[in-house]
Amino acid sequence: MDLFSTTLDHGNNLLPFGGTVNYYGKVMTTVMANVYYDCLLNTIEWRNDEAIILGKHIITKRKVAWYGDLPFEYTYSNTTKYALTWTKELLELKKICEEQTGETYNSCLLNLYHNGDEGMAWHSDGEKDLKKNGAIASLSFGAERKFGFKHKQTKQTIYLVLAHGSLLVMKNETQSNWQHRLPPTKLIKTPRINLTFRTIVV
Ligand SMILES: O=C(O)CCC(=O)C(=O)O
Ligand SMILES: [Fe+2]
Repeated sequence: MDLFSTTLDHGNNLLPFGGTVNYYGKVMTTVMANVYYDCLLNTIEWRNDEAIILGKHIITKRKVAWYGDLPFEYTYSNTTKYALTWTKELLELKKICEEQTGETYNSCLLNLYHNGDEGMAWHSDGEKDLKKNGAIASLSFGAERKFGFKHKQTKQTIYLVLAHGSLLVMKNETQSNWQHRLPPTKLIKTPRINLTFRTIVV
């Protein structure tokens, strides 16, 4: 038996219970990942994210963008955005995610973290306009960063590193039972781009 085969098997669920998270590792060559990274950095309509948290208007350092099949309205943290129409490269990346995961997606939220000072705090992606228990496919480009899961009740945590050109999928009850985060780190000085392909219910 090959002792190493299971570690490369994306069929392996990283969560012990209460959801499914599969890490596929790199789903494209480094050369392809470099091309997409440069292209996304330069062609996406990056905007600083705004939110109203406890009545305070916050503008994040991290930049975001929102694309989809239709100008979907997407509301979170009390702000509403309308999805832009897909670029050629986003459609190519959506296709890669759909082929790898056997699911379909109709929208994509993009995040640009300029360096390790920027991250994302513990949260679940359980917004009401997202398909309940729908798969969320996450592609990462640029700096390799740690990504964590924390169970809402037991507080059990699981960390992994998301590689350049890699795919991670969260599905089933993951968003109901687990939170996830991208911790800030002093060690990273270069940008990371993350794309999460999702299904919005209209
Ligand atoms: O940057 C990441 O890897 C995850 C981003 C995320 O959790 C989100 O956009 O909801
Ligand atoms: Fe998230």
